[in-house]
Amino acid sequence: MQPNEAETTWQADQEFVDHVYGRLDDLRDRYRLRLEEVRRQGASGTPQNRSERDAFAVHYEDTLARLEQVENRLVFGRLDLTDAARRYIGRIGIADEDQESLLIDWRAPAARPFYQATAARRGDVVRRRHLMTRGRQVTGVEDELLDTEADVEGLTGEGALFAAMAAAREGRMGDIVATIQSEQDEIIRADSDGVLVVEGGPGTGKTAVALHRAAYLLYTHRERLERSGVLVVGPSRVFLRYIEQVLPSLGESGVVATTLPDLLADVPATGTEPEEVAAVKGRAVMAQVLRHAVRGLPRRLEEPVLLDVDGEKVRLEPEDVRTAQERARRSSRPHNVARRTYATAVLDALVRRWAGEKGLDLESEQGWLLQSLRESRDARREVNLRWMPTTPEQLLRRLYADPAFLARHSRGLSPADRRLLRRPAGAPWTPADLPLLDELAVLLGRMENPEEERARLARAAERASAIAYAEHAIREDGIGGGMVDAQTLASRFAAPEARRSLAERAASDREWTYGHIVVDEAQELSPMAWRALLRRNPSRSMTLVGDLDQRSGHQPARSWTELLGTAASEHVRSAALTINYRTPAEVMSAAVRVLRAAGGAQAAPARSARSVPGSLKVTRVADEREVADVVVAEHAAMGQGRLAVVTATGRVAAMRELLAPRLGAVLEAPGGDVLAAPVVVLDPVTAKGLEFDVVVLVEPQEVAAGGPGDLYVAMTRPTRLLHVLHRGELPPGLAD
Ligand SMILES: Nc1ncnc2c1ncn2[C@@H]1O[C@H](COP(=O)(O)OP(=O)(O)OP(=O)(O)O)[C@@H](O)[C@H]1O
Repeated sequence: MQPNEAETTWQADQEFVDHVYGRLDDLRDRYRLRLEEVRRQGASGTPQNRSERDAFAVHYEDTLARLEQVENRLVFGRLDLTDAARRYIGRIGIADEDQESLLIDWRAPAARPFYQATAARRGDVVRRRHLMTRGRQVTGVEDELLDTEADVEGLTGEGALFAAMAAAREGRMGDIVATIQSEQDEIIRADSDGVLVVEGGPGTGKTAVALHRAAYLLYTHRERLERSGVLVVGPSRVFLRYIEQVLPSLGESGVVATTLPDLLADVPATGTEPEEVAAVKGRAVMAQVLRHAVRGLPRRLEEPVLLDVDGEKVRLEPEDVRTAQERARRSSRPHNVARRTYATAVLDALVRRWAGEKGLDLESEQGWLLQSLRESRDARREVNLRWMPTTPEQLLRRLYADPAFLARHSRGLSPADRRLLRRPAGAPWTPADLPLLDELAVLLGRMENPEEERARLARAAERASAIAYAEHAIREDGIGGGMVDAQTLASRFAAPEARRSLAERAASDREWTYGHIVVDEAQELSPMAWRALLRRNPSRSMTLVGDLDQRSGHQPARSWTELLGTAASEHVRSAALTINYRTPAEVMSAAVRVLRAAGGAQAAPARSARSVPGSLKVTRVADEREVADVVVAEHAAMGQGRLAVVTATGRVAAMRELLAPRLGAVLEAPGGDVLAAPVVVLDPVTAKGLEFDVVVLVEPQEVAAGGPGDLYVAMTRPTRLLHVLHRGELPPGLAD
């Protein structure tokens, strides 16, 4: 598309931009004032007044934060329409004093042609203008005229897009709101029902699209999602920090972001294990194994036993236990909760028999009979033994450590699978254990926990004493002046719910169910992990983005159904992204050759949006000194930007030591923030999802030891240059 030569100035745009920023400043001032006012009123008034004020304060704080975060590139687009009207498109919607729309939110239906209009499907748009700004100044514009019949296949806003692609990376992901491409826009605005799996090769914008979709859904379904929350699940804490600025820059700050282990874990998962073991633990059949193990927990009574109750003998029959267990099972409650039903039923049977044998009137005597049974150690032990409460940790440890117990419950697992699961009882938990513990938590339910009960009573007592203290203060010291009652005064000591945002409340509740869940790097999920996520999303509204070719390990999944389990197929629809905005074509084609030689490349690989001549270098090095020489030289040549040395996990520490004397402060400090330093050393798993201007890949064959997906990830991280260094053999596909 040709730029419009006639329009070379952007005076009118600058005036508009000034006007909108002025209005933004006004709005900020207004909210600041309101917030100050509410805070000044403090905690006086009735509890209702007070919680209303808290709610307002949270609302003002959120709105103010939102208005502060959209400063940068607030306005980035303009649509000129056939009726000579203009629409300016920006990060958020802004209206003037009379509530007339000034700036259109990029997510609003009226903004859609900015991303979708082409000459062939232009609707009422004649011109699309991209505005480049620095601070509050317009520094350039790029026009696309849609009133010609020109062929318009391809990218929109190429100038702005190529500038974004070529810009030096800053270690944090930015938003793409000004240059979203049409295939991305379709996915961002797709219907929120069901599970949408977005598949795409490296650099196709899967992460970017997933985050913009979260912002879009929050905008479109604000009421529902602000009550239930949106969860973003990422592959690592480093990755979450990498993306943490994207949603706030889109005016959305109330999203919970976490890794899967952090979402599921009550226990730390510090253990490691061979890939085959984790694979067995992740299989859908484990859900049956766990269910079976829980159902098998209650024990039968084989023979009648005589219980000593207050010096008398009371008979417990196998039938009493069996019937009580049956009743508890029929309640369909979790094991630990159903236990109470069972215990009540057994005691009931015992009381009846005892009363019958003694010839007592059941109705009038059952109170003390029951009490005596409860106090009898014998009765307590026999009753409890047949239905022991248990924790997820206890049960899973037993499954792993007791081969006979596992064998009893493991239909669907082969003897070899069972051997893989074996391990000593004291071994630390691994990430693959967490979905199993999570599943067990549901099957077992909460234990009757005397400690929790004590804590609850302590809290109640604390509150009662706070109220008593407040009453005393009001009476003796004359505070309050009729303005405040004891309850309200006491509430000042507590943290009322209204003061916490929904995101804070959701993040602190492991069982919170979210209105929408976004999963990035979803190719790393297992069927058991998938089940854990579904439990947190009863409305079945999810976006999964991933690339099966980037999966770690040697057990490739050929389809999403295979990856998530057949149960997933009924919920899932899919979409694809096809253009790689990160990796130069030269690097991408080498990466695909290597992947194909290793048996990968399930989907048609993504097409690179740009070619960068000289972006792939392969150098044979003689020793480590030469490795350091190359890294130092590439860093010096890079200018602005960031460089990653990617090497096998076992080599990371040694590589940092090798480079430290040569690079000094530009090298990330050990244990430091890998996103902050200009030069970092990473293993391929940590590199997942990240990107760098330059990547120096050391010994690719070793990197491939973790699976072909790891090498593919490592090769596709750079935006400008991939420099491969090797002493050993090169992998097939790269050697040519
Ligand atoms: N429409 C766009 N305009 C500008 N930049 C874009 C666009 N789409 C993607 N990008 C950029 O391309 C890069 C890759 O995007 P992103 O990380 O979302 O890809 P991905 O598919 O998740 O990659 P991978 O699977 O390799 O981790 C990012 O720098 C992103 O900002």
